Amino acid sequence: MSDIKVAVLGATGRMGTQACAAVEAADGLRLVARLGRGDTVSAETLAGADVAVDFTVPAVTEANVHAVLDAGAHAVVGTTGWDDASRARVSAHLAELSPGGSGSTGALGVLIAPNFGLSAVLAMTFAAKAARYFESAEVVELHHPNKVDAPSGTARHTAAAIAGARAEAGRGPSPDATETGWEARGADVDGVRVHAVRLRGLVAHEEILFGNEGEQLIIRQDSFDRASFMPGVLLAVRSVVSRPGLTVGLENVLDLS
Ligand SMILES: NC(=O)C1=CN([C@@H]2O[C@H](COP(=O)(O)OP(=O)(O)OC[C@H]3O[C@@H](n4cnc5c(N)ncnc54)[C@H](O)[C@@H]3O)[C@@H](O)[C@H]2O)C=CC1
Ligand SMILES: O=C(O)C1=N[C@H](C(=O)O)C[C@H](O)C1
Repeated sequence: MSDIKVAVLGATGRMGTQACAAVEAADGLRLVARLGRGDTVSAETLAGADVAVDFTVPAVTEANVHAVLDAGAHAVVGTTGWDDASRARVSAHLAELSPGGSGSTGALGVLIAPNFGLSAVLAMTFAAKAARYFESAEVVELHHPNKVDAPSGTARHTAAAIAGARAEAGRGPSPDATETGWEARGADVDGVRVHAVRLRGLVAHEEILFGNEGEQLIIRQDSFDRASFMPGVLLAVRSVVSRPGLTVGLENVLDLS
């Protein structure tokens, strides 16, 4: 079988640098393009890539994905900043390119993963399972101080999954008597409070707290090094070529959903 040709967008960034090195060291993958700020994304600059991996910034990631699809390549996206509307536009674009349906031969795939770390993917999965059993749920994400967005994409994905599980179980809002000082209670993501810490020395960490009368469950994951994301990135690249349509979350590839 021939190598999967890979382009990396945001190639000189913290994640892009590691992704390039991981692709170069991986069996069956071949790095064919490194794109950075100021480079146009086109069939020409992607240099025949089968898959483009995006680790750029929230402001440009959606446009990059549309350009990648127009160039005829699959996309693996780690960049944050996605919402229902941007995901729907990508789904519509995929449907336009493959009107025969998601099973069409050669149909393109886009895999957006808020977090490629196994510990984070498992933490989110466990949190979604636990959510229905607890009265209270809050999320704390902790990151390096160079991160430009808050709360993290991982925390948003976690909170949305918790909110979905609570709604399905018929649970109302977490009890909270706050009357003043709402600014100290974190962001509201689908009714779940999310707190963002930025601290020198940290990389990427998340704690999910659940409470009932007289008991507490804390699920915590830590990425101490960006190397922790690379097995997930490589898995996503290998998977997306045979996964037409839009997939959100590595848990789907790991069969954890
Ligand atoms: N899904 C996951 O597992 C992970 C996701 N991330 C996310 O990945 C993204 C990148 O994170 P880092 O590498 O830490 O950031 P970074 O700031 O180190 O790298 C971003 C790169 O994008 C480039 N860039 C900026 N504007 C661009 C444009 N218009 N076109 C092309 N490239 C452009 C920058 O020059 C820079 O090289 C963030 O959204 C972050 O939250 C980070 C770690 C893990
Ligand atoms: O910016 C980061 O560093 C990270 N971003 C992603 C996020 O926002 O969830 C993934 C991980 O937390 C690291």
